Amino acid sequence: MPQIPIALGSNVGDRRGYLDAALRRLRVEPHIRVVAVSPYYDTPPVDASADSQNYLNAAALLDTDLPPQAVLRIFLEIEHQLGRRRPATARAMGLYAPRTLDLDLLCYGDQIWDSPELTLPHPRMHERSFVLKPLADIAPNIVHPVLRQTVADLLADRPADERDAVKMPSFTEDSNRHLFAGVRVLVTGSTSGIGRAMATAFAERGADVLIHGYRSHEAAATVANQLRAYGQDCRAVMADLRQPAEVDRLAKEAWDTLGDGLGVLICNAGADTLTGELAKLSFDEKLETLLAVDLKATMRLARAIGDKMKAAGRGTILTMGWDQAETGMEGDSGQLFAAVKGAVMSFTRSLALSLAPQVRVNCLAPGWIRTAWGETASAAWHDRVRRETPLGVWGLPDDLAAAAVWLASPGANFMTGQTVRINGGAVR
Ligand SMILES: Nc1ncnc2c1ncn2[C@@H]1O[C@H](COP(=O)(O)OP(=O)(O)OP(=O)(O)O)[C@@H](O)[C@H]1O
Ligand SMILES: Nc1nc2c(c(=O)[nH]1)N=C(CO)CN2
Repeated sequence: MPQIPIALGSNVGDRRGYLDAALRRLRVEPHIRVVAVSPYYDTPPVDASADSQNYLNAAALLDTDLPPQAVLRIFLEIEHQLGRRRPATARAMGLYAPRTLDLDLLCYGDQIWDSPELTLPHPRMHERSFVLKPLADIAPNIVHPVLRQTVADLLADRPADERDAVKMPSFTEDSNRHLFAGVRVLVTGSTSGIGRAMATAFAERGADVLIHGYRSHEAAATVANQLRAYGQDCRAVMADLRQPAEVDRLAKEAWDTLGDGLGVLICNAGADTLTGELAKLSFDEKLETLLAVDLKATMRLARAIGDKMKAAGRGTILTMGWDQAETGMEGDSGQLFAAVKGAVMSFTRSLALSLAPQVRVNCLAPGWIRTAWGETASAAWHDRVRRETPLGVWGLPDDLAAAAVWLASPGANFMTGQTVRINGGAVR
């Protein structure tokens, strides 16, 4: 069975995310094995319509017992699931429109084939440095079935300036600014505190962000407005997460509001039973509220959006646990949070298994973080926090945001089902 070279390209939004997602999708196809993947290259658009950005291109080698027509059908399905639409206008002018994902079958052994659906070898592979250069990294000796030249030789025949223009992307400070370009993010409970810090961190890095609030539309709209300063689409949505119907509406609205789907969901919202009105509730009332907001709403929202992400072939979800859920803390609050957040942490592990491999699900378990409660805590509490935190300081909302950014980024591509403690080093 010959190894089948394919080409991948993306020049819209989160290009790396689309290529990663396409490869993940191919890896779960029962009749396909992904044998090798080239590095990703940044390439200037060729024969492209005027609105085209640079592409990210890669090549891969597949091993399969499927006929080429069946492989192509899978490619078209993956392209469609990952948001590829085919506008008639650019193509009519002989130009290629921007696309979230392009998957091309380059050769299938020595087969030569020409039908309206499939041409083999791909008719333009030999004249595209953006195809030949990545392919030469993993299969320089594959022979073009018509031209009878190897990939390495075909690449050597391309003009030097065209070859040189196919470059590794540079990961400079500035690329951070675009880490989440084209990615749509919903952060629940993001009008203040940790949620707001997370929403800001994603907007700073190029994401479109949906701010969720439940009491004050004005507060949510204000945060969304501030985040628009980063240049993307940021909006506010309201939902009372104690009501299952509201959670369902949020799931639907969030999926549709910023465009087609969500790349990142952060279930951050939690009932604050330590300060304000809710602090006056009885133990039982607090338990009901925490169960409704922190646990049930997280489960309902993450399951609804998670299913859609899985069907779309990509996405990542973060939930919020609590570091002392595992180690224990005395008192009513300790019991309440341990029960509720412990359940969130356990749920996260099972959801991660349910949604793998398309969707990664992880949990952030904060320790003592200086949020609203920290601001009002007594001097004795401050002492205790310092004593119990090996790093000797409170954590800040930005510390959680930095961890969320990393967990949602391609840097954490091999992380799922984990609870990450962000707690200044407390280990017992
Ligand atoms: N070897 C091939 N690989 C992928 N698609 C092919 C191949 N041969 C023919 N096709 C057909 O071409 C169509 C792909 O059109 P598409 O809009 O993706 O072209 P393109 O990606 O814009 O151009 P190019 O194929 O030059 O990269 C598909 O409908 C598919 O049936
Ligand atoms: N750099 C680059 N240019 C292109 C590409 C591509 O993948 N990379 N694909 C095209 C049509 O599929 C047209 N132009």
